[in-house]
Formats: sequence, C-alpha cells, structure tokens
Amino acid sequence: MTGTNRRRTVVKIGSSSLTATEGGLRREQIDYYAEELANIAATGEQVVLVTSGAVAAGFARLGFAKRPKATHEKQASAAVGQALLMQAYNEAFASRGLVVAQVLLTRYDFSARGRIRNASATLEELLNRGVVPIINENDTVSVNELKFGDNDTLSALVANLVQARCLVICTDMNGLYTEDPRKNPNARRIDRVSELNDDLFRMAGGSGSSVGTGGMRSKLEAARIAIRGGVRTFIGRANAPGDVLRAATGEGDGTYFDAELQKLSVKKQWVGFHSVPQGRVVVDDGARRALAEGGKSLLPAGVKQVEGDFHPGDVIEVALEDGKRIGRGVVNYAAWQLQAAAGLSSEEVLRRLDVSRIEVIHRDEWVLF
Ligand SMILES: Nc1ncnc2c1ncn2[C@@H]1O[C@H](COP(=O)(O)OP(=O)(O)O)[C@@H](O)[C@H]1O
Ligand SMILES: N[C@@H](CCC(=O)OP(=O)(O)O)C(=O)O
Repeated sequence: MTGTNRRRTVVKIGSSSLTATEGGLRREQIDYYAEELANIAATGEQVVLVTSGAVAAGFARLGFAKRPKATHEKQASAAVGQALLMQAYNEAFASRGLVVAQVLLTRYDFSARGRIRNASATLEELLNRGVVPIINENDTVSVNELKFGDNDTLSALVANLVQARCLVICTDMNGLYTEDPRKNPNARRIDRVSELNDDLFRMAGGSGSSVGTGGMRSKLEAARIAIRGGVRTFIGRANAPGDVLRAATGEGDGTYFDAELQKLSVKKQWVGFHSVPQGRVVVDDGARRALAEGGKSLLPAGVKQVEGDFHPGDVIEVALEDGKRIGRGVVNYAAWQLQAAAGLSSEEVLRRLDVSRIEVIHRDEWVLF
C-alpha cells in the first residue's frame, strides 16, 4: 500500500499525439482521448488530464509556418491555441456527458505553498463533483528560468499532488527504448523499470518530432518524480479503443515504472521537486559519498564552490565538480557564510562563524535525485 488514492488516474497527452506537424489540432485525436477518458471515468475512477498542444494548436492561426522559437511568439501562439484546445475538449467531453475545467499552472505555483494549497483544494472540489480537470502550463506568464517547457514534469507534480494511483504519459513512441528508435531501428523496448538509474537516463534522448519538446529525457524525469511520490508511471502509446484504460491498469503498450514503496514525505517532495533553488554548491567526492551512499549530512569541509545569494532556510542544489546535479536540500547557512566556511573542518567553522547548525544541509532536509 503506497498511500495513494486508488481511484485517481492522471493522463498526460503530448503535443505529438494531438497536433499535426504543420500545426493545428487533430480533432479525431481529441475525440479519441475524450472517449478513452470518459470510459475510464465510467468505471468510477477520477481522471485528471494534463494536456500539451496549446502552442502547436495556435501557431498556424497566427500565421507561422512552423512552431516558432522565440518565447514571445510561443506565448502568443499558446494564448490562441489554449482557447482552441479547450473548445475542442469541451465539445468532445460534453458530448459524452462530462464537464471539464481549465486549470493553468506554473512552476512558481508549485513552489509557493499558499498557491499550491489553493490549486489542490480546487482540484479536490472539481474531482469530487465529477468534473475532469484539464491542466496545462500557463504559458503566457511563465518566465523562461521557471518554465516547465514540456508538460511531463507538470504531470508528475500533479499526479503527486492529487495522490494518483497511476500516471499515464501518452506519447508517439510505445515506451522507453535502449536508444531513440528514430535513430536506431534496432533499439530494444524496456518493459518495466524497478530502479531508475543513470544508465536509463543515458538511453533517453530529446524530442524526435517537430511539435514535441521534452523527448524521452523529460518523461524519465517525470517518472522519477512520480514514482518517488508513490505513483506508478506508464510511458507509452495509446491509439486503439481501450488503450488508455489498459495503460492505467497495467496492460498498456509501453514502459512501466514501479512506484517506490518508501515514498518521499510531502515536505521532501517539496524540497526535491517543487521548490525553486536559490543557489548551488559544488561538493567533493567525499561529500558525494556521504550524501549519496552514506545517508549523511553535508558538512562545510566537502564544499568546494558556492553560487547564488541564498539565506538559511532556502533550498539549494548540490552538484559535483563535473556539473552533475545530485540533489537538493534546505541550507543552514547564508551564501556569504558558506563562502567563508567552504573546505574548513567543523571545529574551525564553529570557531570562526556564528551558525545555528554545523550541517550545511541536514540529512533530514536533503533529497537525493
Ligand atoms: N530512448 C528513447 N526511447 C524512445 N523514444 C525516444 C528515446 N529517446 C528519444 N526519444 C524520442 O522521444 C519522442 C517523444 O517525446 P516528445 O517528442 O517530446 O513527445 P510528446 O510531445 O508526446 O511529449 C519520441 O518520438 C522519440 O523520438
Ligand atoms: N504548454 C505547452 C507544452 C509544450 C509541449 O510541446 O509539451 P510536450 O508535447 O508535452 O513535450 C503547450 O501546450 O504547447
């Protein structure tokens, strides 16, 4: 038992499943997914839809020949396309007797506790009233540094927020392959993943289509977040009647990622995935071992470099000297204090500085990626 809600499923549909290369919505696809979700809802399951496609639906209407690259052009396309997307979903679900609601979220909303609490209460109310919430990123207000960009991460955060029993990520490929099958036709599909390690991330490439953005890499990132929140995750394809229900019940055409039994506490989920890091420290190999293998706290002696302007209580990211990010935690030092303490023994730090806790990041406030 993972503590998840056994009657809730989050389905994410990518741009590549909804739109044509030249832009515009494929109405038959919207209809297909509405039918699939309505059938799942008819089993008594509460369904949340996270959908991309606003930019892809809107750019042609704005006169662009292909998906634009500049942020303001994508935002304008999304503003046009989001209305088209909702109009299409609204009609498709209404004809199946279901009410839909539009919920637009940003990364910033997840990092601000008050905002995400309100979003969560809204989703609960909608779900309890039998409404299908349709979620997308609020593209027109998202700033570059804080953008989800693709909706894979967003769907994982939503799945954890509503404590879904399963996250179904629908895309144009039937799962994770040992290499992008568009580049290597001999690549092999991986059916089930019980431990998401670096080797799998190395297999995953970027988007293979001209409308998608995240590719397999961002889907794996999403799976990592969801499984650590206790949500089993499916990445794969759905195109025949019943495919989405099959995906949600363990018989889909794709890759399954087992939920971690020891799911992260809500606080650690916030530290690891919702918060916006205010800085970064680079640590040496001894500190890496302590954090990654020893389950220990980060001490000043292992800190090599300090970046950003943070204060005690902020979340910072921890990286290795080769740039690899290994996790995040709540820092007990201000950036200027840590600059002075970096590399020193704990006794030396206590002699020189007035810090409330010697640990740079305490193990209880640390999340390993
Ligand atoms: N190892 C891999 N296995 C499967 N697909 C991969 C892999 N690496 C990269 N991809 C690419 O990821 C694409 C799906 O991601 P994306 O284009 O972002 O879709 P979506 O719009 O559904 O989010 C696939 O079409 C495929 O070309
Ligand atoms: N919020 C954007 C999502 C962009 C996007 O392409 O995402 P995805 O298809 O999930 O990789 C939109 O609706 O166009």
